[in-house]
Amino acid sequence: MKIAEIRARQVFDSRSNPTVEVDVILQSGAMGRAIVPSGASTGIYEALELRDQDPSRYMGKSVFQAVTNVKDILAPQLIGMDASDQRALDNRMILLDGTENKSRLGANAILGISMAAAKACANQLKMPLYRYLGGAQAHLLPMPMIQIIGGGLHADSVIDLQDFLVIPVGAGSFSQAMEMTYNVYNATKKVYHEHNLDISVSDEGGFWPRFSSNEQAMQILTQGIQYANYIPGQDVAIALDVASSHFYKDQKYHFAAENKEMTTEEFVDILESWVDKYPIISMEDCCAEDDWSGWELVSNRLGQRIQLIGDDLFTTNIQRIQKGVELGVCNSVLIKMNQIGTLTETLDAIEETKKAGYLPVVSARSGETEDTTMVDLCLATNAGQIKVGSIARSERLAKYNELLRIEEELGESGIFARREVFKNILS
Ligand SMILES: C=C(OP(=O)(O)O)C(=O)O
Ligand SMILES: [Mg+2]
Repeated sequence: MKIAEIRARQVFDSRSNPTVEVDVILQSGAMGRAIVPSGASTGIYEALELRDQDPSRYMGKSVFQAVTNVKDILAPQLIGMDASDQRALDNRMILLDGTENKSRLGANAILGISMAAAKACANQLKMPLYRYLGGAQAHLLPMPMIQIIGGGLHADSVIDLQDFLVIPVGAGSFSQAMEMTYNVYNATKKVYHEHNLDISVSDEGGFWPRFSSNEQAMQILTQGIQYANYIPGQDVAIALDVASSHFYKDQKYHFAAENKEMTTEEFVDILESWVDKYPIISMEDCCAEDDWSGWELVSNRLGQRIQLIGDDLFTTNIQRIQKGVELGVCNSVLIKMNQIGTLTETLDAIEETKKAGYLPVVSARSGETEDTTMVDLCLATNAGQIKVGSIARSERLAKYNELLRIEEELGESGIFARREVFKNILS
C-alpha cells in the first residue's frame, strides 16, 4: 500500500471558515480523502491549527500555508511509504514537524494526511474504515450525546455554558436514540414557542439561547424532555459542556450573562446544585484547563454521581490524561483528533483512557464538514460514546446518518452501548 501521490487544497467548514482537505493516492490507484475539522472553543494545550494570519484574505483564516506544507514539505518525504504502517507514517510527520504542538507544519496539515492515508488503505481493501482500523472486534454502536441548545462561544456568549445536550439513556438501539432525540428536539422547539422565545440556531445547530441565565436553559431542556413524554433522567438525561476555560480569569469563574463572579468553591457549589435539581448525568470542562485543584474538588464532589469529561483539560494528549488519572480528576476523556494532530496519537489516547478505567467520548468540532472519519474512529475503538452536536445540520447528520448505515450493516453483530456504558464510573 505504498503512497504514490498526495494532494491538498483549501475547502470550507460549517462556519464557512477555510480548512484543509487532503487526498492520499496509493500505487494501486486507491484514494483516501479527508477534511480536517476546526474548533472555536479551543484549549490552550491543543496542537496548533496553522492559519495564514493575513488580514487581506479570509480575515486571516486561510490555510494556504498548511496546504503548501502538505504538498511541498510532507508529501515528498512520504511518497513511497507504506500507508498501512500508520504509526510509522505519523511518526515521520511528527519528526518532520519537530515541535511539541505541531506548530511548524500545522496539525491541520499533518492530520489531513494521517486520516486520508487510513482511508486510502480501507478503500484499497474494500473495507469500511472502522473495520480496517478496528479489525474483527469493532462492533459497539455509541450512545450519542446530542446538543439541543448551544451557548458559550458557539452563540456569541449570550449565556456562558456552551452545550445543553441530551443522552437518551433509555434507548435500546442507536436508531431509537435518534428517534428519541428527534422528539426532544422538536418538543423543545414547542417549549420555546410557548415561552415566546424566538427560534434560531447556534454554531452546531442547537437552539439559540434566548435566556438571561444559564439555569433557564436547563429548565427549558428538562421541560422539552417532559413535553416529548419522556421521564427526565430515566429515559433521557441531560449533559452539559460547561466549557469553563473561557470564563475563568484571575482565579475566578465569571458568568457574564448573569453578572456574577465566583471562587472555584462557589462555582463548584453551583454545579453541584444543578446536579441536585436537574437530570444531569454528564458534565464536561467543569473547571478550567489549568485549574487542577478545582478539578480535584469537583471530582471529589461529583465523580461518583455523574460522568466528568475533560476536554480542554486533556486535549487528547496522553501526558495530560496521565496527569489527570494520577490526580484522580474526571472519569472520562473527550477525544478530538485535531487536538493532538495524528490518528496514531488519538488511538494511543483512547487506549490510555480505557486502561485507566476512564470513558472515552469521541467528539466532533464546532466547525465540521461532510467528513465522517470520527464515526469510524468511534466504532473501531468501541469507544461507546459519541458527541457530534445537534441533529439539525448536515455536517452533523453526515455522522449520524453514517452511524445509521453502520447499524444496518452490522446487523446482529452490532451492539448498542445503552446506559450500561456508564456502569464502571457511576455508583
Ligand atoms: C466541540 C466543542 O467545541 P469546539 O470544537 O468549538 O472546541 C467542545 O468544546 O466540546
Ligand atoms: Mg468541550
